[in-house]
Amino acid sequence: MSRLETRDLTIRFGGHVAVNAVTCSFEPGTLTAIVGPNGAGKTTYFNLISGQLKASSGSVSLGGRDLSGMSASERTHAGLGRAFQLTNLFPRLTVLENVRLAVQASRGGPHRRGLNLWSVWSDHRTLLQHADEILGSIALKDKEHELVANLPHGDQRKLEVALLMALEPQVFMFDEPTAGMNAAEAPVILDLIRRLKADRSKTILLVEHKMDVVRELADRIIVLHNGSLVADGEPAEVIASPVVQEAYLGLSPQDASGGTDTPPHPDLPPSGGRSKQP
Ligand SMILES: Nc1ncnc2c1ncn2[C@@H]1O[C@H](COP(=O)(O)OP(=O)(O)OP(=O)(O)O)[C@@H](O)[C@H]1O
Repeated sequence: MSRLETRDLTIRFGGHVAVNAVTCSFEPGTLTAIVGPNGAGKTTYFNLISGQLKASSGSVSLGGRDLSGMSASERTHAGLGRAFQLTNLFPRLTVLENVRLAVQASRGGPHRRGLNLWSVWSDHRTLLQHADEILGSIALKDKEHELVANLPHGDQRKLEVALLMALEPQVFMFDEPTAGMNAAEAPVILDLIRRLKADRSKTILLVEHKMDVVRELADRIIVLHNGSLVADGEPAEVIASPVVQEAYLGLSPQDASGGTDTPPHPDLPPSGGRSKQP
């Protein structure tokens, strides 16, 4: 089983320490929610794990293998899968073509085994079948022949998750997976995450502001504040902790029992559509 670990993971932007010596390990079969106020360092921590940002110091390892010197794409090959907000899609291809390419990328094409017409045909059929299954699970089967560029935003976000599933990573990283989705779209993504959770071999990390989602999905919560890990434990225990509610989540005790989002950061636009890329 492959444990994901960060040790003393740190990044400085000039004089600002955005992630400060975070040591934490994540076990397969566990969904860990990473929460904290706006600007706490959650996305930066994700970027350091997935390799979008290079750490100032510290390390990231998966199954004992040090990933610290690897690029983001090398980490993807090593088993880290991160859903990006629409940056991985090919807008001029159809939905099915996008998923088929992702399945193909994860399994390798016929060139791996030399050119043999039967194997090319059989590979093609298997790829399509698998792509079809994935599209079914994400409720996009009826749109498989549509160009991605023509899909509504919510469907594009679902497709992002489909591509991530096609890669079959050991670690799934979701950064606000339902941001910008409407009430009908969000449950499809949440249901998928629930199903991924049922596969006890997968490690899932979720950055999420919606506390009702965290409460329902998380096996464990870690809290970042000013780049440091300030709480780590069972959801009920962490959420109930007064110091976390008041100082770190900005919640009143009433919010903590009622499924309210954490308050938006004054620097952020009022709703969805934030770019999380470094
Ligand atoms: N590329 C960068 N250059 C300089 N500062 C950065 C950079 N990326 C992040 N920061 C700073 O690091 C801190 C942590 O930002 P980060 O986006 O990780 O917080 P967050 O917890 O994900 O916030 P939110 O909940 O608003 O998404 C912030 O002060 C942010 O301004």
